Amino acid sequence: MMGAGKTTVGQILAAQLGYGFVDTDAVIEQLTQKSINQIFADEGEATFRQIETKVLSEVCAYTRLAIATGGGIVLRRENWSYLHYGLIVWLDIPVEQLYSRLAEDNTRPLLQDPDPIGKLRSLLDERRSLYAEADLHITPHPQDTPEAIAAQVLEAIPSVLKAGAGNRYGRV
Ligand SMILES: Nc1ncnc2c1ncn2[C@@H]1O[C@H](COP(=O)(O)OP(=O)(O)O)[C@@H](O)[C@H]1O
Ligand SMILES: O=C(O)C1=C[C@@H](OP(=O)(O)O)[C@@H](O)[C@H](O)C1
Ligand SMILES: [Mg+2]
Repeated sequence: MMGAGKTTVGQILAAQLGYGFVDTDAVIEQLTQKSINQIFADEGEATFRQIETKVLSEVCAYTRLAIATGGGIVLRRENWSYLHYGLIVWLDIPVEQLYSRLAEDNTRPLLQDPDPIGKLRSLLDERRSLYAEADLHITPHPQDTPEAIAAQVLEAIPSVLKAGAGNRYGRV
C-alpha cells in the first residue's frame, strides 16, 4: 500500500543484496517529466496505469534488481505476469500507520480526498486479496525501522526459495 515503505525499504534491501534499485514511480516521473500528481491531474489515473505497466514490463526483466512499485501495481492482471519475474514482497502495514506517515504528504494523488483515512481503508479493502498473492507477506511491528524491515525481508527470502524443488527463483 501507499506509505508501506516500499521505496524506503526497497533501497535498503537493494544495498544489502548488492543489487540495483528502481522505483517505478521515479521512472515514470523521469520519462514523462511530470510528477505523479501532475500525471493524475492532466491525464488521469487510467493513463498513469498504462505508463506504469509499460515501465514494469521493461524493468522486470533485469536480474539483480530490487524494484519498488506503486501500491496500485496489483490492480492490472497483466502486471502479475511481469511481477512474477521476481519475488514479490507485501509489506503489510496497518491503515492507521499508513495514515500517520502520509498525513502531511501531498504527493499521493489518490489521498487528496476529504477523508484520507477512509480512502486508505477502502483501497486496502479492495486490494487486500491482490496483495495476498505476493510470495512473501511481511507484517512488521509498529516501531520497526526501515532497516529492521529490510532485515525481515532478507531473513524470509530463503523460506520462499526452499518452497519447492525446481522453483522459479533460481536466478534471483
Ligand atoms: N519503517 C518505517 N518507519 C517509519 N517511517 C517509515 C518507515 N518506512 C517508511 N517510512 C516513511 O513513510 C513514508 C512513506 O514511505 P515510502 O517508502 O515512500 O512508502 P511507499 O513507497 O510504500 O509509498 C516516508 O515518509 C518514509 O520515510
Ligand atoms: O497505491 C496507488 O495506487 C499509488 C501509489 C503510489 O506509489 P507508492 O505506493 O509508492 O506510494 C503511486 O504509484 C500513485 O500515487 C498511486
Ligand atoms: Mg513509493
